[in-house]
Amino acid sequence: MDYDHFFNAALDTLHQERRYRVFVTLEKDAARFPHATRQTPTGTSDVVIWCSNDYLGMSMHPDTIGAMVDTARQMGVGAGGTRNISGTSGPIVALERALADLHRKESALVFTSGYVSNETGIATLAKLLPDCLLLSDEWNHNSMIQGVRRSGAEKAVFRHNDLEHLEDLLKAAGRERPKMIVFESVYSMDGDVSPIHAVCDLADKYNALTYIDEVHAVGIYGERGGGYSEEVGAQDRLDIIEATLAKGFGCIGGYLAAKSSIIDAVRSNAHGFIFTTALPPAVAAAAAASVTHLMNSNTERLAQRKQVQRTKEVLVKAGLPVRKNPTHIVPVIIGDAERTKLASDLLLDDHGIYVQPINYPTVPRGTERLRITPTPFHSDELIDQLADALVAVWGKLGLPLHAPQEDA
Ligand SMILES: Cc1ncc(COP(=O)(O)O)c(C=O)c1O
Repeated sequence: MDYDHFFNAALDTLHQERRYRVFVTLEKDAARFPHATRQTPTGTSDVVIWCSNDYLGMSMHPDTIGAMVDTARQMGVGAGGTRNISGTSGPIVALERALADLHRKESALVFTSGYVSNETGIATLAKLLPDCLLLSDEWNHNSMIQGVRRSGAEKAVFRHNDLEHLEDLLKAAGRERPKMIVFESVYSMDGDVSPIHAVCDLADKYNALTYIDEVHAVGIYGERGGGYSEEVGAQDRLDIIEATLAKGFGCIGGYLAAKSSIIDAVRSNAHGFIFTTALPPAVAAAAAASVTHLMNSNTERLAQRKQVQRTKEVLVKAGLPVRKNPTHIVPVIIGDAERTKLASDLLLDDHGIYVQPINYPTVPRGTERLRITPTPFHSDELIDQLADALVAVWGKLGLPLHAPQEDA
């Protein structure tokens, strides 16, 4: 059989649908972020990164680097086993304690990524609840969708942030049936937020568990970086908080925080927790240093907030189609895959600015975009350069600029 034929056909489809992934290869220098060097076919060139999810630059913080290096010297670079079989290290246990404290929950459980924590966490929780109905926001991340699918439980997808629709589905299921509402706090592509208190009100009314993904919010929102639920005072109302150590905290790994009975049940049942090597102690130590720093200091949060606000203002004033939201994510909508890719290429090649194009299926067709993420390290000068470059690209591609606006 000609197996190559199948792979080549798949590649043709990816090219046709503009879903073929081309990676930008970066050499980063922690001291120079967001400046980096890009490898090109003919050599290297300088770029400014505008699409990193290391939102606060914590991957380069002296506390995180120091904790990682010191711990690696002492404990090595690998965990050496699964959590059950010699992989539970002091730094992981300390990290779990810090995360439970961060979210004011009894316990936390660390996984190898946020993706894994969602996929295995949701699947395991739903399997533990007989005849569970999972109520899932239509814009939930792929890791949650996969968790819902793998659970084998019945699912009911509600329209994005639509409380009436959610209530209809809850009502139809009745109070007695086990139910879990699965949703996010900050939705990463539009940067909009969910009505957490209102969802919790419905959960109370219809006797449902709440599971929230705070991946794009931890470290960034709340007085101690506990996420959007801390920002709006809803941490205590949520049953399970899931998040990542890889974005605001700048490391790698994911976790669940909840009451001890829930965490204990997941720990002994979740395949994605049991059958894989644990996070290395050095990574856990770095993550704990990052969490602890952001629990005690507002420096990075405030600096990021200021630069996000300025970026939004400058881009809106330049007439660029920025989608409004209350968060740190700055979506600039183009609306078709071809021109979004071209805009990204022109920014990179002509202006040394790296913003990855976001196309279908990550966002719905017709809303293809550039997703810009300012950090505390993007200076006023870099923001002005970004706006000038975007306006030049918009001109080159014949994309419409709005009349200059004052508000962002
Ligand atoms: C909403 C959401 N949840 C979960 C994840 C997965 O997190 P991680 O990157 O730690 O695997 C992502 C990743 O981008 C995400 O956007």
